[in-house]
Amino acid sequence: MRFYSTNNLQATVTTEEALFHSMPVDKGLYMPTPLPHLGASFFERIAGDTLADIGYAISKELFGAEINSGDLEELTHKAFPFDTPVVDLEPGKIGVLELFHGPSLAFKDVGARYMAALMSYFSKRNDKEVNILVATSGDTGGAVAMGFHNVPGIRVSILYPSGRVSDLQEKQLTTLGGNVQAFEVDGSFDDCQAIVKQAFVDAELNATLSLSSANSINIFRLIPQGFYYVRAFGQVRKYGKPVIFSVPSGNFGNLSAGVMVQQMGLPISHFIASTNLNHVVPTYLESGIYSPKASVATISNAMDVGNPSNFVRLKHLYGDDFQRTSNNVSGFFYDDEETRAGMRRINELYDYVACPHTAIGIMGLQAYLKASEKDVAGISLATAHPSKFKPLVESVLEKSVGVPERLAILSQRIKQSIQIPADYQVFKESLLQTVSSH
Ligand SMILES: N[C@@H](CCOP(=O)(O)O)C(=O)O
Repeated sequence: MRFYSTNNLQATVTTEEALFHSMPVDKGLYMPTPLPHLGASFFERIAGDTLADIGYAISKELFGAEINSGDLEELTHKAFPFDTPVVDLEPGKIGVLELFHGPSLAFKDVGARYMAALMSYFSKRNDKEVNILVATSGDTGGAVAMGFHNVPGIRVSILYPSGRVSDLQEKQLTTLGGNVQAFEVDGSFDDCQAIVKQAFVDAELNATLSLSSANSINIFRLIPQGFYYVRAFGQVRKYGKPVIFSVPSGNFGNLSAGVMVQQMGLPISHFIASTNLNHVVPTYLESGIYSPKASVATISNAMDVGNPSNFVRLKHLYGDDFQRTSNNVSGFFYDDEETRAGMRRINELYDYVACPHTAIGIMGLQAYLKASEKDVAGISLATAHPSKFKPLVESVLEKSVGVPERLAILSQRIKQSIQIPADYQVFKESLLQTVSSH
């Protein structure tokens, strides 16, 4: 398999180059070419398997020519020792795909752990330290920190917007130490992402450090995210209805992953992009006009993205055809008051505790089902465990939320971060200093 840049379809690179260089110097994003069409029967055959086996079967089709199958089997099983179950809220109509059973209690574990396993595999051949840069609005940072913690030959630098992630999310980013360093940026997630993207095209910095991304900038974060759509399909096909997914969306990597696996042949009949007041994509789906904006802070902070990185990938997947895009994806968005009300309603109706992002996904699905009157099996992606937003969820639902042990122990730990303004030069100097002091 090879990868082209969304800014230059002709110049393709290998799997290893796309994995480690993450972002082409022409500032595009990598896309697989050709995206293999494996067909519905392939997915029907594997959909009943475990997440790890599904990951292995798809990986073999994609990378079997470059990585031998024994190694691929080992790395997919190492990446996915957990499941992604569908919990029925209304059987055959509304299910919740719980993606938070991994180490950091967020869906990002799937992509981060697969990438970490793939990088470890390839870096056995290299002796240069890889510096991973990550921008986070809440969940990616924690998953990457845990996925790469103490992985030999890798250093991780996480940039996050000061005061705009939950307390427990911040602890996940700032307390591991070792090869993980947090940079607390006085700005928004979009500022953090812009700094990271500038670093990837800074020739001087790239001559000194071997930089890589673990954001959805890196196509290898998205490819494994397709695996859980297959796992979910396998759990609801018994209803014999068309399957649709509602995807809580910030940077639109999760939705792009779903569309990729749909185009590979997984029978998904529709997507719903559900988000908060940062609604540039739902607005595009209504109007055909894409107009990125400065992000606004909301209670569903992981979706506070004003210029979603993966919009360009969606355009490529749909051949830049607005009609085709809007036929396949519907958009819904909610403000904080509506989100709080939705969290309460979901709890009353289904006795289910949803984090604000997950609630927005379910609300988008409910709204679509009502408007379209379609008889489909709807699955909404649950992106994070509600305890990551404990104070908020408890105050909205007026009930206590249990915190899994692996998260609870973090609250005792001391935060360590380097505070910087939203300024690329300051970050660059600070990064170089940090790396040279190790
Ligand atoms: N919502 C994300 C923002 C970064 O998105 P990514 O998919 O590009 O890593 C977060 O929680 O950090």
